Amino acid sequence: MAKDVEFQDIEYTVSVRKSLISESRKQTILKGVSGVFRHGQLSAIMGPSGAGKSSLLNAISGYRKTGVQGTIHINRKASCYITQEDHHQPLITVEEMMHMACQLKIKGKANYAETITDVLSNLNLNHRRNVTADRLSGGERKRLSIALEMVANPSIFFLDEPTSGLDEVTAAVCVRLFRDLAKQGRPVVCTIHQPSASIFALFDHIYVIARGQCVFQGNPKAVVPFLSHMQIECPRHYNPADFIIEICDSETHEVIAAMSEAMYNGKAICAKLQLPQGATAGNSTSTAASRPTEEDDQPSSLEPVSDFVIKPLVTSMVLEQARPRVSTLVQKMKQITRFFHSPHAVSGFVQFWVLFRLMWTKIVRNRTVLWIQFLHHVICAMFVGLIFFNSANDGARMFDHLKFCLGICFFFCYTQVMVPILSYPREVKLVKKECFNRWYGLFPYYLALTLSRLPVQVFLNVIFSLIVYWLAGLPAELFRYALFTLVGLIVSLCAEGFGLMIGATFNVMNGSAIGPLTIAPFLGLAIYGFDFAPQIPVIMQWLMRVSFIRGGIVSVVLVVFGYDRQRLDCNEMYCHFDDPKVLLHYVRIDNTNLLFELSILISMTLFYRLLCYLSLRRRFYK
Ligand SMILES: Nc1ncnc2c1ncn2[C@@H]1O[C@H](COP(=O)(O)OP(=O)(O)OP(=O)(O)O)[C@@H](O)[C@H]1O
Repeated sequence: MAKDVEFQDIEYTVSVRKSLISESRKQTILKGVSGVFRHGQLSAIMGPSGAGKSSLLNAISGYRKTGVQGTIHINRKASCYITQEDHHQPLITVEEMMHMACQLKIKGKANYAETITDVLSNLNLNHRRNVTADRLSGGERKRLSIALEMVANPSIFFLDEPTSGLDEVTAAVCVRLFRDLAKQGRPVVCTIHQPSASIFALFDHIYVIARGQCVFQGNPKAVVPFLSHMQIECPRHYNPADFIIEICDSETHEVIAAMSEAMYNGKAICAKLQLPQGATAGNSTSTAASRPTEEDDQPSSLEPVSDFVIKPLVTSMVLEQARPRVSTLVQKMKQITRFFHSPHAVSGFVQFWVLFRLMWTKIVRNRTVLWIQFLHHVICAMFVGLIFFNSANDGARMFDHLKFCLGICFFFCYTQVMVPILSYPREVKLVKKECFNRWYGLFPYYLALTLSRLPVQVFLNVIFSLIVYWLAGLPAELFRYALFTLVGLIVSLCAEGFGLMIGATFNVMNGSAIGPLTIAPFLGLAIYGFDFAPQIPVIMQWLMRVSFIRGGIVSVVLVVFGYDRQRLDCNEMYCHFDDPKVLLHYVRIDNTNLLFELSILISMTLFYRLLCYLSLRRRFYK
């Protein structure tokens, strides 16, 4: 497998629409760019803002697949991608994170402690091993991102804007570290916006992109002569990196097109001229098909080279075109075997178990959130309980009984829907990165996520139901209390699934608007027609089924008034609803059975969770 990253004629197209009603149109972000990033070299993708740097990095690393066309040669299984923002597990120390990375990324038994110490020492993080990620500095966080990937010794590093937000000195330290990683024999490719002269000099290879086209590729020292060849003179003592970016940003479309044409849109490379013996120096372009000598192992300064040559790239892709094509049957077989071959180092069960323990540790350590949740449940339970204090046995207060059942379902619904909408989008970014870097599969992660939250949810439900049940004065029957708690739990899980689905699909801002907006019709359907149940049209009856809150309310009413509930007390002359069966008949749920209602609620819970899973899949693998 080739160690270099080679790409040819990459096009990246997105659909954009100006407004909700306007037709979408295609926008081409990358316009057929080609290039190569060699192993042993630190390469930078540079360009003005919006030029397409991140798009190119995402396309060649496979981080983005939809809309990308062209040929890419890369050993993706051994590559890793480090995102611009360093997303790390909260409340987990550096050492614990490293341990988790080892458990997930190293096949078979290994001495994790030795590996962790080795990697942390190399990255100068050993002294921070007992600190959580949120207490690390920007540079340390970046080094931790690298350390976590280093345990599996990846053969390619992709880094998106690794120096953004770092001061000059820290950025230089990081870039030197990337250079060391490259010198170990792998390609290290990063996007960088506008490096200082000293940082620019540390790169072995730069790839400049403007308006989706490659306008320069080669040794940083060849930038000034190349621009001069294009009749653009870089002022003396001016940082060539700044200069070429300014040119790309300000020049007309024709100049960019001319530069891109000179570079054959990335199919050529600017290299130091290897003069044949006796030949004279001077700027020249060559079409020789020999391997370019773009490498300059120690670029210590940015003194421009006096002679350079634009040479066509010789890549394995070009060479491969001469080879006989592999039969389509063989290619299909390869695709099928690839499908069944897991890209992960450990089994799905080990992934699940490691993730489950990690998530459980995070839940237990987050004491503040645990206390807030506990107090929230206790205070709300007291509140609801005191409003309906000792009223559960009063045969004259039929509407109060319905409001009690409604209130409980609304509590579970709002509590469980909003929390994931506000907290989950942050986690999605971290999980996307870890899934992409083959730490674990989406399914084990999702299973661990669902099960790890369950114990706390059950505990809080039991507490809430106990207080409410007791204060309202419902019959002291264990069976009824257990069913009451079970219904509450299922409504909670359904609401949480709904919240997770929104949290997995939208960012916090959109989610916090869409969440209440989508839950409102469910609330409307939940309270519709309790006072005129016999007149509800059939179509509305079907629509009401869609609302899980309605399902929850019906289930609670069945638990509270069904199951041979004794006649309620009547302190007035006549109580129409002192017989619970009359109430059940009045709201037309006397023919429904709890098992049926619960199975619909459970199906909805599974449905929302499936949608959440599919939404994550779409986001992670598109
Ligand atoms: N999914 C998308 N939908 C619409 N436009 C997009 C999409 N992805 C990228 N673009 C547009 O493509 C252009 C290039 O984006 P990209 O993020 O690659 O730029 P960049 O060079 O990395 O910029 P910066 O340095 O500011 O991060 C931008 O104008 C951006 O708005």
